[in-house]
Amino acid sequence: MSIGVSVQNVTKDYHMGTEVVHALRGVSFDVPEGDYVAIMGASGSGKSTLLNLLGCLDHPTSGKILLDGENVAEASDDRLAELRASKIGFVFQSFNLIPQLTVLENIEVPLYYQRRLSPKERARCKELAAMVGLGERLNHRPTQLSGGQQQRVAIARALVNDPIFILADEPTGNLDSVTTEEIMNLFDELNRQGKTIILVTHELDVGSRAKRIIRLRDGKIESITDNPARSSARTKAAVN
Ligand SMILES: Nc1ncnc2c1ncn2[C@@H]1O[C@H](COP(=O)(O)OP(=O)(O)OP(=O)(O)O)[C@@H](O)[C@H]1O
Repeated sequence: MSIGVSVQNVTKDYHMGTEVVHALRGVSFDVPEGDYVAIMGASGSGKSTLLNLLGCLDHPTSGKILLDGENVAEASDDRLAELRASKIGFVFQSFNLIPQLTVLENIEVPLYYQRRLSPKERARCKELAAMVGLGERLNHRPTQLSGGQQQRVAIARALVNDPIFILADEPTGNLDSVTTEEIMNLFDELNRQGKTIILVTHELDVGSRAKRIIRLRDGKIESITDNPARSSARTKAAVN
C-alpha cells in the first residue's frame, strides 16, 4: 500500500509581535492510501493549523509534508494552489457552495477553474451527483436544499478531481444528529470504495467513525489509536 500523505517532524510557529506561538511542535504520522483518519484534540491543540498545512494553505516552519511523494513544505505559493486544486478534496463545515449555481454547476466548479469542463466530465459530475443521492436534484440551487443535501453537493464537488484524499473540516458541525449520521455513512461508503479521508472534528461520535484517531495536545501528538470497531469491520469485509 502506498503512502498518500506523510507528515514528518512538522512544526509551525506563529509570530505575534515579539511573542512566538508554537502551534505545532514536531508532529509525525503517515496516512496510507485508503486510510480514514480523524484528527481530534481540545481547542488550541493545533488541529486547524495542521489542517491548513495538510490542505496546502500554508507552509510549515520546519519538517516535511509529502503528498504523493512531493514535499509541500518547499512548494511555491503557485504550486500550493495547483496542489489544492488537483490533489485535495475539501469539505467544510459551512458547505461553501455558490448560491447562484445549481447542484450540477456547483459540482462542476473545480473543473471550470481548471478549464477541463468537457461533455465527458459533465457526465461524470452527474454520476457523482447520483452517487451522493442527488441525481434528481441537479437543477436545484443551494437554498432549495437541506443542510445534509448541501453537504452532499460539497462532497461530490470534492470528488470531482479524483483527489488523493478528502480533507474534511468539522463536516457535520452545522447538521442535526440524523443528518450527521447520513453524511458519516456517506464518508464510510467512500472509504469502502478506497477514498482516503482525513477528518478534523471536535465530536467524538464523528471521530469514532474513522479507522484511526490522532489526538493532538499542545501542538504534539498525544496518541494515535486504531479504532477497534472499524478494524473489525475491515477484517469482516476482507473475509466476505
Ligand atoms: N494566525 C495565528 N496567529 C497566531 N497564533 C495562532 C494563529 N492561528 C492559531 N494560533 C495559535 O496556535 C495554537 C493552535 O491553534 P489552532 O487554531 O490550530 O487550534 P485548534 O485545535 O484548531 O483550535 P479550535 O478547536 O479552537 O479551532 C493556538 O494557541 C492559537 O492561539
